[in-house]
Amino acid sequence: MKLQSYTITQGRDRAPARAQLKGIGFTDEDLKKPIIGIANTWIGTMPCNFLLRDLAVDVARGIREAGGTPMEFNTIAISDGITMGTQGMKASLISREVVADSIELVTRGHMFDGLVCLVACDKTIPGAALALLRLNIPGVILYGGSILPGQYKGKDVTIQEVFEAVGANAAGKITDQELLDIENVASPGPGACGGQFTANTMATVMEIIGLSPMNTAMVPQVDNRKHAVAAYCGQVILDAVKNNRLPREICTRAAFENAIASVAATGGSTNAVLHLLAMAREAGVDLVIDDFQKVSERTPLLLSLKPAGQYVAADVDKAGGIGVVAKRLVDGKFADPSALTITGRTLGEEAERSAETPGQLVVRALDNPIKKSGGLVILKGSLAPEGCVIKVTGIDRKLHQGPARVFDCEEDAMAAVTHGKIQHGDVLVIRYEGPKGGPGMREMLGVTSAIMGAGFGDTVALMTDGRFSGATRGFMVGHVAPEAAVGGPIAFVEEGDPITIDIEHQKISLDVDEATLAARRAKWVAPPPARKTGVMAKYIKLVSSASEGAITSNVY
Ligand SMILES: CC(C)(O)[C@@H](O)C(=O)O
Repeated sequence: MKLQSYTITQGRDRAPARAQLKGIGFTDEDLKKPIIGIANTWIGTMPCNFLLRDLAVDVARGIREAGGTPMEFNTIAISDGITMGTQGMKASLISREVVADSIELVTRGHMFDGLVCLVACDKTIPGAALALLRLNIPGVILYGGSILPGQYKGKDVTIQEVFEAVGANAAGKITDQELLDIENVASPGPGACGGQFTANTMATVMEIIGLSPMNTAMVPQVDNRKHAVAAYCGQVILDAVKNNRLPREICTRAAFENAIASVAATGGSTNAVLHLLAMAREAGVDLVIDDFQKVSERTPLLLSLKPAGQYVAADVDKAGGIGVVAKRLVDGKFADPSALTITGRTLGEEAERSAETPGQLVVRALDNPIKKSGGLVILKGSLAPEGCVIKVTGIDRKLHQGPARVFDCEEDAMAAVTHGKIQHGDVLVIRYEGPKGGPGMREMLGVTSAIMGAGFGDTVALMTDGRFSGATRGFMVGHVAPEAAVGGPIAFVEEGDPITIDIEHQKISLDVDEATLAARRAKWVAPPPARKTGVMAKYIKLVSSASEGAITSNVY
């Protein structure tokens, strides 16, 4: 096997490179083997990625045992949970690009033969996938695993309950002590947020699309089995390198549709729309936002996971893992079983090998779905000509008509909700929070939770050119495109304008006559960029529309 790493490790001219590598303990024998980069998103600022340093040791052991040479390097992570509701959240989506770019750069520089990407918090997962698809060298995504749920008054709680408790406290429904009690128990240790929020949604996606070995992701981060899972990923990558199994062969159109089906069936995060569109762009697969509507419509909702349901990732693990979801999708013909995965087995074969725990209640039988169609609906119309997304899991309303309450940033909307300034029936419009406008499409979990916590969940709607957390629930429409900062129709909404959001007909409209709108459009002036230097300025310049996945890499 002629290895790409030989360019850097073999022959006379590479003596200086070998000298340096020998200085850190590598031997001639090591350098003849496939060199596998371990891209680690460990960071000591959040629970999600906290134990990844330990897991990297197991991955390295697995790589050595399988006949390879591991080389570990770091990249970054930004916590959504910790930055939520602040200006810090603007760094979150931008970090996806930095994770992808940094993995790409180290791998191109050091010419690894394969990669294991150790990920956990939301953006690190698609960030790693974008890098693998760009590089198109064998690669495994290893999800560090979810947190265990906390316990409050005999019930499982996650970070979602803390966010909603803030809203309930602001509305005078719970005391400061109760809020503190929930805060103190919600995160009982390391691991990514527990519900089918963005991290667990994207971890599900990675198994179904085939970049993570089946039944590795849902093992919780603190579970001892995770060490064996990590070592196993070392074996998988060596096998993938030997067989030259490439990300773009795995991530085909069929695999993307399978992944969308898994998001629909599990009630996953709306962020999956953004990340899968971005991944498809890197994979050269022609996937458009309407494909999410088609796949979600034909896929049943089979799992009752938080935020709208009752279970968490640790329960999916106990039920048998994502392999059980794969089994349902394949059995019901909602997924293509012939799609290849990183192990060399097809999705159908992986589903077949998965052991469902007898009597488990988490993944419903095909004849007993929660809903006949999946969790995501794509809306289009005069307010969002390029589309926008709503998660319908757990909402019963199909139509909302109401007056616009317009906010030019998240903070203003939050203040209105927490100071009793919204009315039943309102449509909160939060704009200039899009990819370019924010920049960085902040997640609005603070506001959406405050709405739920204050008891407006059944009566108000919200729409934004920003994003939502996977923990957001309620009548919340995100990713409205084109965004306000580029002069999308959302920029022309005025206080009190009637808005219609019609889920059944997948429509979102601003019910104002064309002449009035034309006059508003004519006097609209684009706001100056929020940042003129640094990473955010570069991002503002390069980032594409949310309907294209908000990517920065296809600049030519
Ligand atoms: C739950 C969090 C922190 O909001 C985030 O992880 C997400 O799901 O988007």
